Amino acid sequence: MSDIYGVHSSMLGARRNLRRNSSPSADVLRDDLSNSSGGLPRPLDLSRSSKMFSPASSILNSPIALSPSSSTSSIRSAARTHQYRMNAAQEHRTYHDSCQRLLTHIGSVTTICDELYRNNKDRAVFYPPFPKAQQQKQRMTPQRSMTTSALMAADSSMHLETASQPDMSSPSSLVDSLYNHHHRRPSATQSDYFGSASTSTLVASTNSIHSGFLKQEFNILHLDLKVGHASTDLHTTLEKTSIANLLDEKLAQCKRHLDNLYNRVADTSSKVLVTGDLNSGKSTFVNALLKRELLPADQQPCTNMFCEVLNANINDGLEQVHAVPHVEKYDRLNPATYHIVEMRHLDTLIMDDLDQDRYQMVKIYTNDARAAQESLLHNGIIDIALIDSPGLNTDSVKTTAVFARQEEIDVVVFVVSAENHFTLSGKEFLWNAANEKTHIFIVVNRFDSIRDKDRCKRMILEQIRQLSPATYEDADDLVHFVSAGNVDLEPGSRKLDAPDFARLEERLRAFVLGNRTKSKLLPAKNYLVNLLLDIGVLSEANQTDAATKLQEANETLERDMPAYEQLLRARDRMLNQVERLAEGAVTTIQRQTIERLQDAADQVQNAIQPLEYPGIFLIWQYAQDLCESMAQALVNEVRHAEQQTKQDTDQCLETLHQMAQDQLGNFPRVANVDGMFLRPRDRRLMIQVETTDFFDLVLDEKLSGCALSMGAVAMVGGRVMGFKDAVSSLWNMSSLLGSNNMRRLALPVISVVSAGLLVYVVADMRNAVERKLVRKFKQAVREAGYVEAQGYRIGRDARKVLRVEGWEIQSRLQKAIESKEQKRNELEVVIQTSQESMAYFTALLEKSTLLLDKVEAIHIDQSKIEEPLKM
Ligand SMILES: Nc1nc2c(ncn2[C@@H]2O[C@H](COP(=O)(O)OP(=O)(O)OP(=O)(O)O)[C@@H](O)[C@H]2O)c(=O)[nH]1
Repeated sequence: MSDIYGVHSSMLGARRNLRRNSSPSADVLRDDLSNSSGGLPRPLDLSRSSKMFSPASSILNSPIALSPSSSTSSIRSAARTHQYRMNAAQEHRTYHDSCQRLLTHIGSVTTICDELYRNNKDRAVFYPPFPKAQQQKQRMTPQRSMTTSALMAADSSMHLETASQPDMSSPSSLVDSLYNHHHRRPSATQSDYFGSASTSTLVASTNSIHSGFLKQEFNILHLDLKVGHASTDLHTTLEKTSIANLLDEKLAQCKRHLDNLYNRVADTSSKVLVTGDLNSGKSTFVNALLKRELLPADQQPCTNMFCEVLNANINDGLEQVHAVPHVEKYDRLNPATYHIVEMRHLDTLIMDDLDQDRYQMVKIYTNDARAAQESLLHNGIIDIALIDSPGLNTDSVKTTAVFARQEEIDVVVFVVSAENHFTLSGKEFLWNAANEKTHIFIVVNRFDSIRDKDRCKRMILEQIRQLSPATYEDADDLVHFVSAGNVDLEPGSRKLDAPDFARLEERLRAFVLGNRTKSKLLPAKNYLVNLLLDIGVLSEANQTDAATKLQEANETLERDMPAYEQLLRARDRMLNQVERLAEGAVTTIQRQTIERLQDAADQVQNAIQPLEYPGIFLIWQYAQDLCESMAQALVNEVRHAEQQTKQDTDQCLETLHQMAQDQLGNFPRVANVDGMFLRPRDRRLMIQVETTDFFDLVLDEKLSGCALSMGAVAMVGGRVMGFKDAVSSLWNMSSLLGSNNMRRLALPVISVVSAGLLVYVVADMRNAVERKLVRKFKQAVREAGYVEAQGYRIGRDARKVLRVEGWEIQSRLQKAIESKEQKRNELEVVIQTSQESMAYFTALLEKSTLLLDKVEAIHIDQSKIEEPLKM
């Protein structure tokens, strides 16, 4: 089984087991020990080695472990130290590699977040209210599984995890792939991978992966949707834009957090706090670690402030002591925040401050000339700062406990004197610290002054068991019985206690690294895993959403298109029809009105029949009445024509409306005939009565004179003998009388004729005025073009009303077309955005899935991981 970094995973997997429970392979040991220890009497007894380095109980119970002077024991110790050194070196490499990978991936995830942020700004990202429901609906297509498979295959790093890689040919979806991908991890590796104290979030992530993204809620991208979160119609209760804004904020928050994580992972510094009882040998221990007489050690309590020892590299290579009055204000680049003290005056500074209490902390920048793998302060991977603290007493215990809880403190080393065991203050500190840091590195110092070492070990381990059970569990790695005072600070020398101390150093280095992993790498990895899972869920939900929208839009477009095209065709046809119908109706109305009025005008004499003749003396008034009556008769006819037009127009409107409704659906009729012909118009045609209207002489001048005479004679004679007889008498008389006689008779005859004519005229005046006025009226009608004018007027009014409805129909048709066009445009926009969205989220899903696998492939050893991590 190959491992992700090219290191055989069985070796990595077994590494910790080897470290804890077994010895390295006999061959390796044989080679190594023959080199380092100048040859060994016999190979290591592997059958017993598994018990040898088991937890504290083995130390307490094993007879081998209890025989300190045996050569076998020292061989085993050397072998373990050697193995530990190899492991530590491997761990350093792994840590370094993990750091680099994580930094790269944090960068990639930040880019994804940036893209998502921009995308969300352009068009609101769909935020699934119930990812689970979304995901249940979503069964990913084999095509995408294949795509991912292809991508995974293309990624060279993927082949390194063949054991845990899913069979990409069989699962029907990426969800299944991910499920298998994680499900098929060997159980031992899995528990190992997530650690005994693995974080709840990571477990949650794993569960969510196991159920294939089927999560109730997001881990990181969870939005605080106070309204409608429990409602299925979330998007109706919360504006889409509000959700987009919330997601914006969340993404911005993510980017800030990713920046922090980047800085934390990139930051190579780590802090180790050394604390313990008064005079337990803390300063001596720090000096022993540094292989340098740096801090003052004395029988009397001498350390009254925190002394932080850092590598001079980070102070431009200068060995300096910075006495800091206020820790929170300290800035190495701002000399105003500290006092520089010469290194040779360090002892005096620390001793003097015992009484003066001027400084809260001393920062000591020192050079470490040893090789990287020997140096604790600067080993090429991380820069460790050692902080020597004041001895614990009732005053300092709380301050130190607070200090120890700080996030930047990766490891707490508790130094206890083998002579004094744990004091009350020491116990109180450990109890306090146990809340935050379950594993404490315990140095039982001054072991050289103990005679019954086994008893001492047993007693102190028993105390540790009660004070810090987790530490006790790992006592082999975390509890060390040493004599720091016996470590020779001269390079190259090797005192009696040196092997134990070397072992302690190795364990401490590994423990620091392990805790660095906990404080820096694991949160970063977990965060990336959870964020990528969320991005996966979001991408899938958006993919589904976009696909649904695309399908719906296409279907709607397909459904609406024929109706739209039909409406386009119908528009011109219908407008033509409306025009034709209306014009037809108007023409008919005009024609009928003219015919009707013409008839009325022709028959206007009928209007005078009902009038009663008042006699010759009132004949003027009678003539007036005749005019009035004829005019009124015509006006009445006009009114009737208007009335008829209203009815015809209404009927035509109804036809038009019905026709439009067939196409456009129901809508109210806007044109109303009630408003027609309301405005008073001068429809009355009046003629003036004149004197001549009373005389209707139909003959010319001669004939009229003759007629008059004849009339008079006829009247007189006619009265006497009848008209015929009178005329013949007159003839006979003129023949008999001759011309002279006739001349004499002329005057009286003329007089008689005139009188007769006058009588006739007076008697015929009624008829004359009637005939005359009728003729005159008809002539006036003709001359005024009254009939046509009224016909056109009435037709015009009808056209106006019909046009109103026509315009309404036209505008409704236009609106219907525009609305359909707008809908079509909207649908086209939806189709385009959905296609873009699908493409974007498909790519994002592939990218995030690929990245997720890469992040998951980063190996982080959690064997010493302590408390659950807060995301
Ligand atoms: N025998 C023996 N004495 C030691 C050992 N380590 C330290 N001492 C002595 O213990 C005394 C106290 O040592 P320090 O290193 O000052 O102790 P400390 O815990 O730093 O003291 P304070 O900071 O004052 O609490 C000194 O006299 C050291 O010489 C050891 O391993 N064996």
